[in-house]
Amino acid sequence: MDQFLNALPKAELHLHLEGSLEPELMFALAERNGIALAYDSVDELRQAYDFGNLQDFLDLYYQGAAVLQTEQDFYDLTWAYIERCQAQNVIHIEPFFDPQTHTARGIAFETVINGISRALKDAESQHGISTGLIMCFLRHLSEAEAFETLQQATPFLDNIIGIGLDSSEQDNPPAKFTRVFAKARELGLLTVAHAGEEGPAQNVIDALDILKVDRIDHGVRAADDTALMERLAHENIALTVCPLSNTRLRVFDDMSQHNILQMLEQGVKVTVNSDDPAYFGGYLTENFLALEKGLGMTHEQAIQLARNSFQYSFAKPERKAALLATLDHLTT
Ligand SMILES: Nc1ncnc2[nH]cnc12
Ligand SMILES: [Zn+2]
Repeated sequence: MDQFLNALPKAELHLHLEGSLEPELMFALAERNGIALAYDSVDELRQAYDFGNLQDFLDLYYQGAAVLQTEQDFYDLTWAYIERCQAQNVIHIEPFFDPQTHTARGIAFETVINGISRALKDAESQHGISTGLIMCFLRHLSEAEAFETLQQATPFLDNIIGIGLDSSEQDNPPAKFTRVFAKARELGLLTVAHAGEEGPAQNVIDALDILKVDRIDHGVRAADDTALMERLAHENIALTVCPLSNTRLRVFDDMSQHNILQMLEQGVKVTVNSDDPAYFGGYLTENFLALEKGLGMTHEQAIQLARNSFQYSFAKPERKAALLATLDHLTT
């Protein structure tokens, strides 16, 4: 383990809580809740984590989430992730959750959000990790279903800083959710969207111009469009890039092909994130390590990536200043 990268203070801005469900916890929750899994052992399950594309992964990810039933399950899931953050000096997090994955199975919205929110509160009080929760809509579902989910969230708006858009990008362009994003912005929520992961650069443009998002999740396909790259750099639009996810889902054949450092050098405000660490082979430090190993990332580049994670977080100004100050001794 590279001590420098692990000790580097950093924020995580793109992490699906359901994607942090480790096989061991999945089996424990299945047993606690009397649920039969399609796999006999943790090893057998891990062996199934060999994905040809995003949809292959999503099929297993939604299946795995079925073990989450009670408020305590959602607490335990979130707390396990927070302990990883504590171990890797991740001091600010803005995790995603997918309520529709659970409400579609008959789990109450409040069960999900109460368990997650209690763990995030404990992260702040016990570990000093600042947090902001982002609620994602599943883009393979309808606009009407997204509106229904936003309605369910209204009593809990104090627990949510923003909304996002995830799941299958192919055939589900940003425009499908124009009105629900407008409504969320009216409610004072910040907005992000997965775009340009498997889908074209045009999805990044549409997420910015139609959904008016504050940040782009993934966005690596923006590199296909030179004008867009210039725009991202000049308008300080951050991308939450997920290196291990991109290689595991075959967006890039190999880490040596990944474009994150090229984008960094071109002035695009990229950040490093783990996306679904239980499925893709590592948390935040492992993603930084993969960039060092596969792309020769320097310490200066790592510090800049960590600085971007604080600068383009949704932390309040005072907290953001404190987060950025943790890097001061590394740059002087
Ligand atoms: N990488 C990803 N892309 C789209 N939807 C997701 N849900 C969880 N991980 C995702
Ligand atoms: Zn994601």
